[in-house]
Amino acid sequence: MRYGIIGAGAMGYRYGVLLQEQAGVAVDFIETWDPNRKQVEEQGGVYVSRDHQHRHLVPIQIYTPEAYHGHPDVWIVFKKQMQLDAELERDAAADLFHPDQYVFSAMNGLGHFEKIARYFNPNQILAGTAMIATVLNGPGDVDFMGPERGEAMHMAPYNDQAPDETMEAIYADFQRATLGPEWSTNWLGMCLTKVAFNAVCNTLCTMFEINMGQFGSYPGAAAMAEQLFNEAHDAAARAGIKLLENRAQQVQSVLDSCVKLKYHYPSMYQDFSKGRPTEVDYINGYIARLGREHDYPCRTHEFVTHEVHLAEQMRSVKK
Ligand SMILES: NC(=O)C1=CN([C@@H]2O[C@H](COP(=O)(O)OP(=O)(O)OC[C@H]3O[C@@H](n4cnc5c(N)ncnc54)[C@H](OP(=O)(O)O)[C@@H]3O)[C@@H](O)[C@H]2O)C=CC1
Ligand SMILES: CC(C)(CO)C(=O)C(=O)O
Repeated sequence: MRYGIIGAGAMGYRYGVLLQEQAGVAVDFIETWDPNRKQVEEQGGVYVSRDHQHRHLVPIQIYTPEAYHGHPDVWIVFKKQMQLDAELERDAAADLFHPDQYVFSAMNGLGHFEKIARYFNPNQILAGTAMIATVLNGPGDVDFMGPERGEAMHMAPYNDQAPDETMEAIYADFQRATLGPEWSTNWLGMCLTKVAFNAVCNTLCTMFEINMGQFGSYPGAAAMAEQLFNEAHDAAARAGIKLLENRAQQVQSVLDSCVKLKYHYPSMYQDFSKGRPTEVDYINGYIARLGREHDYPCRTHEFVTHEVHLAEQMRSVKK
């Protein structure tokens, strides 16, 4: 199958390069961020490292939406939540989307699948989550964090039905690409489980400008995680959403990830440290809203969402 990656950022490069190199499938990248696309064109590909080592150039094909005339079988979408509406609108205007195509996304947060479903048949959408840490050093330069074959991800049909033949073929390509896929049959529970995880790791590491190892080394890390997970799980239970892990498993998953990905600064930190807006409204903000809608105030998530916005705003006054 042929894949089209929408968003040649950290995760877009990770999926696209692994699919191209490990699974041996054709991959095209669509990028609206001009400096990134121009850098790739100039240097003849993207520089890829793993854990800061073995930096090498991987030739890739990259296009603006308007310059692309291919017809991939599957689109893989990796934009920041705030960028998605404008991206999909521009791609649709450039006539990139066709009724036979499938689409996969493992963006963090929630809210993206409703937007994607405006352009694709819901029976052809695959939801995903990725425990895959990646850093974009800058235009045309990406760092895959963590050991080879340490990648782990979940995927679920957006219609919560059994995967069809094309979805199984995508799964097989992801397996060959060493992305470590695992099926789930509950897309919303799967995504909310990852949202709850990111609401701890991404948010706390960002606020304190630390990496995951530094957060995990704090003796109170488990207690902080537990408080945030308790609220997320209480809100999910009231909304009738079944999560993939229980509270204790999620706390353990944070502690384990803080060891496995100890040098990783979560993607939210990467935005925060470069002066960009964060995805907090789609992560802690999503949980807070879910609680509000079900008459269960998630006081810590409400507060933490404000804290991140306050920190964002104060970047301009801090030396
Ligand atoms: N990175 C990770 O480890 C993981 C990320 N995710 C999720 O995947 C989705 C895509 O995230 P991700 O791939 O990390 O994000 P990207 O790497 O795509 O973010 C890059 C975007 O940031 C902006 N940018 C501007 N200047 C720079 C610069 N100097 N260096 C880097 N970026 C710059 C550009 O947008 P603009 O110019 O418009 O600001 C660019 O499109 C998100 O939902 C994220 O939460 C999920 C799992 C892991
Ligand atoms: C890598 C991981 C799983 C760590 O929180 C992530 O989702 C991110 O950095 O955004």
